Amino acid sequence: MEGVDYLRDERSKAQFDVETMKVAWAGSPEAFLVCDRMAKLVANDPVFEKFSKPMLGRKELFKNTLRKTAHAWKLVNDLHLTEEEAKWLRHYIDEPSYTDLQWEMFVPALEGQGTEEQKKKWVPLAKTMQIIGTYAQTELGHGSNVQGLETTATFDRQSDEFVIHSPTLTSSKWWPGGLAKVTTHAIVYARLIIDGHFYGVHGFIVQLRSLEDHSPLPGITLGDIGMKFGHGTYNTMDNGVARFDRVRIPRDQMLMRVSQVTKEGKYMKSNVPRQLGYATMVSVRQTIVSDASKALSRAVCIATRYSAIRRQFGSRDGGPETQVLDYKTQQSRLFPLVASAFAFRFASDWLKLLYTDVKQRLEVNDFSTLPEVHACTAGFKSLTTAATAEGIEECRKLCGGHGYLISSGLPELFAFYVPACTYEGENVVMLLQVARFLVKTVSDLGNKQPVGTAAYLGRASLLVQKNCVVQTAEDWLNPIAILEAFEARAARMAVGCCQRLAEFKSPEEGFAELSSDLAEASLAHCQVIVVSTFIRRLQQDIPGRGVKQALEVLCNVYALFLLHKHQGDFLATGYLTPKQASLANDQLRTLYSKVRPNAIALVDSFNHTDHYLSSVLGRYDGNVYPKLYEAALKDPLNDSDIADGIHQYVQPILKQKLHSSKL
Ligand SMILES: CC(C)(COP(=O)(O)OP(=O)(O)OC[C@H]1O[C@@H](n2cnc3c(N)ncnc32)[C@H](O)[C@@H]1OP(=O)(O)O)[C@@H](O)C(=O)NCCC(=O)NCCSC(=O)/C=C/CCCCCCCCCCCCC(=O)O
Ligand SMILES: Cc1cc2nc3c(=O)[nH]c(=O)nc-3n(C[C@H](O)[C@H](O)[C@H](O)COP(=O)(O)OP(=O)(O)OC[C@H]3O[C@@H](n4cnc5c(N)ncnc54)[C@H](O)[C@@H]3O)c2cc1C
Repeated sequence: MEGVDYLRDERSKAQFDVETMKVAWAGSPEAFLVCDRMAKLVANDPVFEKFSKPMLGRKELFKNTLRKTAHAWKLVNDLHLTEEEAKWLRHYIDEPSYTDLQWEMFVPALEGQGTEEQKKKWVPLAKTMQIIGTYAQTELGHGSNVQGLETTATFDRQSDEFVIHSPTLTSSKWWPGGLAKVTTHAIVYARLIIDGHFYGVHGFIVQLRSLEDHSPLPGITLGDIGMKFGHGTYNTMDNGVARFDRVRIPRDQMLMRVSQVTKEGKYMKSNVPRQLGYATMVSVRQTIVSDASKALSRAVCIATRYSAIRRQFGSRDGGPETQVLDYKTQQSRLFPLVASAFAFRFASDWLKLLYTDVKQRLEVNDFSTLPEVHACTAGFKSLTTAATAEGIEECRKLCGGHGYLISSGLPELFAFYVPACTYEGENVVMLLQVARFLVKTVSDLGNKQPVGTAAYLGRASLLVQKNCVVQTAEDWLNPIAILEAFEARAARMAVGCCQRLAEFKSPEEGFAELSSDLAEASLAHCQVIVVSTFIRRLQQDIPGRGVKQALEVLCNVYALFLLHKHQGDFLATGYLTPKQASLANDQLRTLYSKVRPNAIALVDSFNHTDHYLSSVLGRYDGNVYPKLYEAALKDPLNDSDIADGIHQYVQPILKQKLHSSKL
C-alpha cells in the first residue's frame, strides 16, 4: 500500500460526518462558506505560490510580498469582497505583511481611540488604502512598560501643534510592522508634555512619508531593524525603526477619545478610563487567540496525516510495519494537541462574543466589564500562544527527521508563529496582568460577589475545603467532576497566593516576590475558562452523525491531558489524591483509543488546502514519498552534479591528499 491508500483507508474508518464537523469548526455554515471560498481563491491563484519563498534573498522576499499584497487588494476591489472575506484572504495568503498592521492595528486604533470627527476624517482614508498605517508603540528601550516610553509630544500653543521628538537612542521606535519601507502614517505613542508637565502616554497620528514620492518627511529617519528568526517567514515584513527630530503635527492629530488638549493647552480628561488608550491591544489579543487555533490546527493536520503514513518497526515476517500513529506515545503527544486546537477554537469564538459585548458597552461609556475582558484577552493570549508554539515544535518532532525539512512546512510555521509569544504583550507580563485581576477579585470577596469568568471564585471558601469524589476512571468522564477539579485547583492557588501576599510589608513587594506563583495561578484560572467554554459548547445543539460524540471525546482529552500535565498543582493543592490523578491518566489512555479511528477525519475537518499547509508531509492525498523526492530535486543545489565551489575548494584538498600519500 502507498500513502495514498493509507489515508483513504483511514478516512473510511471515520465515525462522524466530516462535512458537518467542518461547519462546527468554522463556527457556522456561513463562516464555513466564506473560509472555503477564500482558501480556494488563494490556492488556485499562481500569484500566491509559496514554494520559492525559502530560496529568495531578503529584498526579493520583501518585493514578492508587496506583489502579493497588491494583487490581494486588487482582488478585494474587483470581487467586491467584504471586510470579513478580505481578512480570510489575507489569512490564507499566509505571509506577514504591512496590511496586518493596517487592518488589525491602525484601523482599530483610529476607530477605538479617535473622536467622532477624527474617525470621520481618517478611517475612510485608511479603509480605502489611501493612507497606510502602522502602530508605533514599542521603542528600542521599552516594550512591555508602555508608561515608560520616552518619545515626547510637546504642545506648542503658538502654532497649535505637537512636536514629536525622539530624545534618546532608546526612544527610537523599534519593531512596528511596515514602518521601515511601506507605511505612510503611524499612530505614534508618546508622552504628552504641556508647559513642562507630563500627562502620560497618548497616541498621535503622524505622517511619515510623502504621499507623492514615498520619501520620508523632513525630520524623520526610517529604516529596517534587520533579519528575524526563520528565513522565509517574518522577513517578508519590514519591521522598522523610526526617529523623530522635532517633527510638527497639527493638534487635532492627537487621538482624543480618552483625553483632549484644547487650543489653549488645557488637558481635559473625558469621562472614560485611561485604559481605553490600550483598547487596540485588547482587540488584537483577541484576534491572536483565534490565530492560535489556526496555526495549531495546521501543525496537527500535518503531523497526524504523516503519522498515518509513516511506518516503523513491528514487522518480523516482511508484512507492513506499524503506523507510527498506532504507538501510544505518539498518540499521547499528538491527540492532546488536536484537542487543544478545538479547545482554542471554541475559546476564541467565545472571546469574540465577550469582546463584541465590551465594544458595545464602551460605545455607551459602560466600562464595568473592561477589567475582566482585559484579563481574559491577556490570559488567553498567553495560554494559547505558548501552547501553540510548543505544539508546533512537538509536531515537528512527531514527524521525525522529515519534520526538519522546510518542505514539511513545520520549521517555517514555527518561525512564523513563535513571536506571537512576545508581540502584543509578552506572555509572562500578560499572566501577571491576570494575576492583578485575580488578587483584586479574591481580596474583594467579602464585599463583592464576582461575576462572569471569575464567578467560581465566589465559591472559593467551599472549593478550598471540598475534596474530589472521583472513584473510578469512568467518573472522569463527568463534566461536573472535571470542571470542579479545575475550579478547585485554580481557587486554591489564587487564595493561597493572596494569603501569602498578606505576609509581606507591602502588596507591591509581595507581588514581586510571589510573581512566579501568581503567574501559575493565572494560568490555572485561564484553564478553568477554556475547559468550561469547551464543556458549554457541547451543551449546545451540535448536528451531524457522531459529531457531538467526537467532540466530547476531544473535550475530555483536553481536560484530562491538562490535569495530567499539571498534576503537581492538583496534588499540591490537596484537591486530588494520587489515586484519583492516576485514574485520570487511565481514562486518558482509553480516550486516545477512541480518538484513533477518527484522527484523520478530525484533521480533515479543518478544511485546510494543500496550499495553506504548504507541507509535503501533510498533503491531503498522502502521496508523501514521491513528492518529497520531487521537492528535494528542486533544490538549487541539485541544478548540476558539480556544484559551484567544488573545483575551487574541494578538489585541491583531494589532490593534496593524493600527493602526500605518494611521499
Ligand atoms: C499592561 C501593561 C503590561 C502594563 O500595565 P501597568 O504597569 O499595570 O500599568 P498601567 O499601564 O498604568 O496600567 C494600569 C491599570 O490598567 C490595567 N490595564 C492595562 N492594560 C489594559 C488594557 N489593555 N485594558 C484594560 N485595562 C488595562 C492594568 O491591569 C492596571 O489595572 P489595575 O490598576 O490593576 O486595576 C501594559 O503596559 C501593556 O499592555 N504592555 C504590553 C505592551 C504591548 O502589548 N505592546 C504591543 C505593541 S504592538 C505589537 O506588538 C504588534 C504586533 C504586530 C503583530 C501583528 C498583528 C497580529 C494580528 C493578528 C494577525 C492576523 C493577520 C491575519 C493573517 C494570518 O492570520 O495569517
Ligand atoms: C515580530 C514582532 C512584531 C512586532 N510588531 C510590533 C508593532 O507592530 N508595533 C509595536 O509597537 N511593537 C511591535 N512589536 C514589539 C512587541 O510588542 C514587544 O516586543 C513586546 O511587547 C515585548 O516587549 P519587550 O520587547 O520590551 O520585552 P521585555 O519586556 O523587555 O521582555 C524581556 C523579558 O523580561 C520579562 N519582563 C518584562 N517585564 C516584566 C515584569 N514586569 N515582570 C516580570 N518579567 C518581566 C519578560 O517576561 C521577558 O522574559 C513586535 C515584536 C515582534 C517580535
